Amino acid sequence: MTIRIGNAPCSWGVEFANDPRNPDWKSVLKQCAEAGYKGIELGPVGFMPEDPAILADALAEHDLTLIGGVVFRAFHDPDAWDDVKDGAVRTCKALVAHGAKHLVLIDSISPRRAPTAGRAGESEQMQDIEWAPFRDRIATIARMGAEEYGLTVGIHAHAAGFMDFEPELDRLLDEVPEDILKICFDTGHHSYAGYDPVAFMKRHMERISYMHFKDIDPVVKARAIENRTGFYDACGQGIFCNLGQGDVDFPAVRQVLLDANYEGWCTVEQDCDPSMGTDTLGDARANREYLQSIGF
Ligand SMILES: O=C1C[C@@H](O)[C@H](O)[C@@H](O)C1=O
Repeated sequence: MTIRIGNAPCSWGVEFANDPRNPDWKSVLKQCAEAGYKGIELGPVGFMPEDPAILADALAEHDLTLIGGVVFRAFHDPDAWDDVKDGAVRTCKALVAHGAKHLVLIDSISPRRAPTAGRAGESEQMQDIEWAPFRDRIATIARMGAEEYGLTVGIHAHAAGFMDFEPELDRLLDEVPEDILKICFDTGHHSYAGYDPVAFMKRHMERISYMHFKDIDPVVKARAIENRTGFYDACGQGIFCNLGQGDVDFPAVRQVLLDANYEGWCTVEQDCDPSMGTDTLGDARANREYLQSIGF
């Protein structure tokens, strides 16, 4: 079985393409390779050059494969549809240009859901009249990615968006065909939401096409949920700790992957605040070493 380990620009604090606090894209590729990774995600489209020739040269220079990319936009907001489509089309084009396989769809943070991140029982639920077009927007982009661009598309739950807790994830998976929508499973967001990542993986392994490896510090998580801390503030407080130091059971995650003969990329993500002087190279190295130490 071949499992390959990559990393993503959010481990260098890159959440939005135009954030002036972002590190230089070339330094992200350089550090990613220096830390021992062979693959990297695109990050928010526009962070890395959209001219394929420029990015191809830089990926080759660092012996990195482009794994995939995320569309982290407001699927929940009908008024943001043009922005969602723009992000999705540009991401698809960038992925195809570099032979990347995975398109990851994430509903971005909504002020309606941010205060109840980690509080499934209290969170506002969409009524059917809002849910149906929300689901259809996700399905439309999934169909485009799968059928027009030949990508493997995965839904990714994310704290503080409208696709976060198990019941809404299960509902979406029931209502959108599997041939266009699979799962990009993020261990850290699943724990943040209050569920057991390993149990979910065991139930859904046949639909999981791609993995994000994120760990979460249970003490910081409990405080963030208690205080209703915003997602980016929680990142600044270190909610996403080095792999192996949080509450995700990575040896068990590995065993589920092995049992399912999972093949392909698992991407490390340790979201951080780009202005806090985090030792991103050190963290990336430590995460790679930890994964190696448990057999990855
Ligand atoms: O996949 C992801 C993309 C990031 O930009 C996002 O905020 C992060 O938490 C994540 O899981």
